[in-house]
Amino acid sequence: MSDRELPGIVVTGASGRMGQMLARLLLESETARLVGVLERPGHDWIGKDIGEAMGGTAVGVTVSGDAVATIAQAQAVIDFTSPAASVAFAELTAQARAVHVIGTTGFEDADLVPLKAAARHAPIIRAGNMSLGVNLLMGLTRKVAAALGEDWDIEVVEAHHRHKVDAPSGTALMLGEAAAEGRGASLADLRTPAREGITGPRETGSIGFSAIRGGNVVGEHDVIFAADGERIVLRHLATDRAIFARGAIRAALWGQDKGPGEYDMADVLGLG
Ligand SMILES: NC(=O)C1=CN([C@@H]2O[C@H](COP(=O)(O)OP(=O)(O)OC[C@H]3O[C@@H](n4cnc5c(N)ncnc54)[C@H](O)[C@@H]3O)[C@@H](O)[C@H]2O)C=CC1
Ligand SMILES: O=C(O)C1=N[C@H](C(=O)O)C[C@H](O)C1
Repeated sequence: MSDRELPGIVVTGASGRMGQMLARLLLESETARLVGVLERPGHDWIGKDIGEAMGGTAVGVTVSGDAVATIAQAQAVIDFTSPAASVAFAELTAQARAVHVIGTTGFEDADLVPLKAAARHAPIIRAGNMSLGVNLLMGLTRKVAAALGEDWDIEVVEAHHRHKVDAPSGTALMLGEAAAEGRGASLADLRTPAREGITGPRETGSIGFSAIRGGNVVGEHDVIFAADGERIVLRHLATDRAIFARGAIRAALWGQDKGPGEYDMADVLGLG
C-alpha cells in the first residue's frame, strides 16, 4: 500500500499529553498517516508545524483551529480532549462519515445523547481506557465479582497525575461497571457517593471509588475485593501513555470497514 492509500488520521488536542503522543506515533506509523492536527481556537500552537511545535523538525502538518476543514480530510479522528469538545467533534466527524475514536473521559449522561445521534451516521469507538491490559482486566473483574458473594466488598482505587480534571477516572468507572455486571446489576444502582464526614457503615453490595491525584502518575487502578480475613486485589499500572495511543490507532484502523454505531475497545480487541 502506498503512503497515500493509508487511512488518513486527524488528531485533536494536538498539544495535549495524549495529542502529542498520538502525533509522534502516527508520524512513525506504517499503517496510518497523520493528515491533520487540531487545537482549540486561540491556542498558541495554531499555524505552527506540529513537528516544530513539539520541539523537533518540521513534518509538513500544520496545527489548525478549523475543525470543519481539517476533519473533512480524515478517514478517522482520534480525540482525547474534553467532553464538550468531543461532543462537538462527533457531529463534524459524523458529517465527514469518518471513524471517531474517543478517549476523552468525564462525560455526563447528557453528553451521551448527541454521541448516540452522531453514531447513527458513522462509527464511534469510545473507551475510558484504550489499553489492552485494562480491557482484559475488565473481563477478570466481571468474573471475580460474579464468583464472590456480597460479603466481599468491592472498592476501586485509582491514582493519576496532578493535571487530571475528572474523578473517578474513566477507567475506574469502566471497572466498576464490569464489577456491577458480574453481580447482575448496573453501576448506577450500586455506586456509593464519594465519602466524606460521618458516612455511616458501608452498605452491603455497594461499589466504592477513591481517587488519588499527584505528580506525574500515568494511571494506576486497583479493584479490591475485601472480605473478613482476606482480600483480592486486581491491579493495572500504566507507565507509558503509548499504550493508550497504540490502542486508539488500532481502533481507528479497525473501524475503517465498520458501519455506523457505537463500539468500545472490547469490540476492537475481540474481547466482547
Ligand atoms: N481513554 C484513554 O485510554 C485515555 C483517556 N484520557 C483522557 O483524554 C483526555 C485528555 O487527556 P490529556 O491528553 O492528558 O489532557 P491534556 O489537557 O494534556 O490535553 C487536552 C488537549 O485538548 C485540547 N482541547 C480542548 N478543547 C479543544 C477543542 N475544542 N479543539 C481542539 N483541542 C481542544 C486542549 O487544548 C489540550 O491540548 C482526558 O479526558 C483524559 O482522561 C487520557 C489518557 C488515556
Ligand atoms: O487522564 C488521564 O491521564 C487518563 N485518563 C483515563 C481515565 O480517566 O481513566 C485513562 C488513563 O487512566 C489516563
